[in-house]
Amino acid sequence: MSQDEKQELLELYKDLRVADVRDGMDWNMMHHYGTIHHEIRPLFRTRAVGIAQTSRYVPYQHEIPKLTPDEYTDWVKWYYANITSNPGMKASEPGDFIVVDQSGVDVGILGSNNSLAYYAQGAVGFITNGGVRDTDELIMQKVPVWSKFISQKMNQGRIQFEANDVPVNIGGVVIQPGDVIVADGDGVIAVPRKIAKEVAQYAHQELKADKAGRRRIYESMGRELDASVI
Ligand SMILES: O=C([O-])CC(=O)C(=O)O
Ligand SMILES: [Mg+2]
Repeated sequence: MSQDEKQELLELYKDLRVADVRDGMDWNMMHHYGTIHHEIRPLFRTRAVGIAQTSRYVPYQHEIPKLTPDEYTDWVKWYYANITSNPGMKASEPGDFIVVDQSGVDVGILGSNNSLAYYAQGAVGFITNGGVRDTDELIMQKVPVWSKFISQKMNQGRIQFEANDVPVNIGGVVIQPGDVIVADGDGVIAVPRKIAKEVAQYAHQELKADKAGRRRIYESMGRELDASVI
């Protein structure tokens, strides 16, 4: 996808809540698509809107050699260079949402180091159907991550890289590279790129109606208006 096309989609979705996007999908008769299972949760309350960049990992199926700690240090280097690699191996671009299918393996494939490196390149958010680690630092660094669980474990001997830019199953939803991902405290929703404009149109219709309705209630309460009703 060209950067122009990406920016156009991001602009359309930047103010929409997950709930609005859900409504926009319903208005396009997509009731049974898009909503990622509610067990995939944000590490802390935040929101992110981006374009899916996908990668898939599968369980490591081979023997782990018996090594001394020093030999193990070298083996881990070899492992990270050859068997696993950071999610979305190629450089991420501004607006990318890093989407990782780790086949449910109990490892913290995303940590405070690799996710910060992608964040520095412009990635806006991260989602995995597995684990995340270094969570205290991730919260402190304000890197937006949605995951199924927290895991203490490193990749080596447990998981191997399979492919980038492939369809992946995240929480029961097939995410294709290039889909629009919207995530907030309500969870995550994926919008197929080919209907993204139509979905945004009706999501905005619902957001507008909701703002007007809540604004009337604010006014009747004498409550100070905030950005959510203006
Ligand atoms: O090293 C890893 O695979 C994950 C991790 O802890 C980090 O990036 O901080
Ligand atoms: Mg780490």
